Parts: sequence; structure tokens; C-alpha cells
Amino acid sequence: MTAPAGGAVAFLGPVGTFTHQAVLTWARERGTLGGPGAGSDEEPGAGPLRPEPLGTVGEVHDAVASGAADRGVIAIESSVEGHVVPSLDALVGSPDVVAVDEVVLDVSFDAFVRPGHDPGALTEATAHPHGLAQCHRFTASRGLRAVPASSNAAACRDLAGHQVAYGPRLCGELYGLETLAERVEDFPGARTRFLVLCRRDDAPAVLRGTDAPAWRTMLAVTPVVTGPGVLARITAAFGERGVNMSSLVTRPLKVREGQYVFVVTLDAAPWQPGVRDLFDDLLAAGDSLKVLGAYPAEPGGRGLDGVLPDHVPTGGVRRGDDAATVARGLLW
Ligand SMILES: O=C(O)C(=O)Cc1ccccc1
Repeated sequence: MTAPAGGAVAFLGPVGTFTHQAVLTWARERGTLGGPGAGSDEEPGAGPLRPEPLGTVGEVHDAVASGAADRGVIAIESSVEGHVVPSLDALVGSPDVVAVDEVVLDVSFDAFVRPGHDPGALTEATAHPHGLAQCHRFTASRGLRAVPASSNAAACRDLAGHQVAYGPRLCGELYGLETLAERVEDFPGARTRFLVLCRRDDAPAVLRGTDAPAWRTMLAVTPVVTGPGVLARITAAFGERGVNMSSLVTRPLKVREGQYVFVVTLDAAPWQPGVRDLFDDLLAAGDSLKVLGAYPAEPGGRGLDGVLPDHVPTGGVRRGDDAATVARGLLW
């Protein structure tokens, strides 16, 4: 896929968010970059693709849906915190916007303070909710109160003298801040996946112009008739058609308690063998389906080595454990 020449790319701003870095990475990998906001990543002779910082993920969706932006980039999933729920719900709820590409970034947070701050007067830590969640230990060790911000860069830009902000290293320089500590995240090596959005009506042409060895599809499956075994029926259909499911997330339909949409990621494109048959099986069973995105799969794939015994939740039990351990893990 190439980035659209001359197009605006909307992202969660202000300048300096991780999402901004995702835009720059995507433009470098797939196409061209230039114009205001491109900063030091502007390449000589590159075409004028314009990063456009917006205030919220909702505004990014609206800009893409209305045509004000050619593409939008949103953070969708962290390897530590899981899905960015407002981004996921916006995609599930949008009739006009779909994902056509993916960018994955390493994410590390530095802790910033205002120059000249009183060290004894620091009472709050501020960042995007995912930033706060990923730096929980630092916040707790300093006895700070967590205050959510619309983005990590917004927290840095608007930092008050009694606050510590968590954000990308670049934000220190951008917003004239002092670095209190580097790499303050609880789990080093965290990665965040970002999706590149375009208008649903433009997606088939964009995807036809994309050459990739492997694909993923994000699909919303809503069983209209619920009852025992519904999820088993859906997962069995995947097995019967030989389509691998690499992620399954449940989100409430919001209109009525106890009703859910399943957001499934499958390791194939909608046009690949078996997938259309799978969709037909689910439609025949009465499910409502919506493809939320189709994009080239990250090289190497995910979880192919299996889950290491040390990495399963502590207190979980397995075949071969003694009876007392099993009884404790399963409660009886
Ligand atoms: O706030 C930011 O910098 C974002 O781009 C959203 C986000 C928050 C936490 C991890 C990755 C992206």
C-alpha cells in the first residue's frame, strides 16, 4: 500500500503522541511525508502527506468519514493493557470507516516535570489512561494521584507544576520539560498496535492496490439469537473452514445489558479461501457481521511459539498438577 499523496492523515494529537510517531512510521514505511507536522522525519523530495493532530479518537473517525482526512491513525491494542476500548468501540460503532493497514511500535514512557518545580509539591501523575495504567508502579511508589489526560502529549503540553506527566521521550524536548526519570513503564518491551483508517467506500480499491504475503481481518460478529452454545457454534465454524482466529474480544452492545458483539481477528483476508464460506455460514446462522478492517499481517505473526508455562496466570492449573493444586485452582 502507498500512502495517498497530498492526503491529510488525522491522528490523536497534539504533536508528539505515540500515535503521531505511528503516523510518521507508517508514512516512512508505506509512502511519503511532508508538510506541517512532519517535523524532522520529513524526507527531502517526499510528497506532501500532511499529519493532522486532532483532539479525540472520535474526531479522527469523523475527519475520515467526512473526507476531511484521507486516512486516520488510532491506537487499538497494547501488549500490556489490551485493547484501547474507546478506539475499539468507535470502530465497532462506525458505519463509514474501516482499517486498511496496521503499524506496531515499541512504547516506552519517560516521566516529565515542569522546570523549576518544587519536588516536595508533586501530588499528581497525568497521562492517557493507557499511559497511566502502564506506569502504575512509578505513580504508586511516589504516592501520586492518577489524573487521566486526552493523550500523553496533551498531558505533557498542559503539565502543571504539581504534576508528573508520562509520555514519549520526544515530548520533553517538544514541550520544554525536565526529565524526572526514564523508562518508567511497569513492563519493559511493551508494544502498541495502531490501525490506519479510511472510508469504507474507498477500502476495496485501497486493498486491491496492496500487495502483502499475509493478511489479518478484524470482524464484528453479533449473534442475533443468543442461548447456550452460541460462542461454540461461532468458533466451530472457524474450525470447520480452517480459518485461524488469533484474538477474540467481547464488547457489550450497550443498548441492553447482557448482549454482546464478538470482535474477532482472523489470520486471513476476506477474499481468501474459506473466509467467504465462513462468512456465509455465520450469516446463514443469523449472525450480523461487519468487517472492521483488513490489513497486511505483521511479519513473524503472533504467538506462534505457544504460551510458555511461566507466562500463564499465576494460580492457574494444568494437566499433571496434583489434586490439591487442581482443587485450589478450580475452586472444587
Ligand atoms: O497518548 C498517546 O500518546 C497516544 O498516542 C495514545 C497511546 C497511549 C498509550 C500508549 C500508546 C498510545
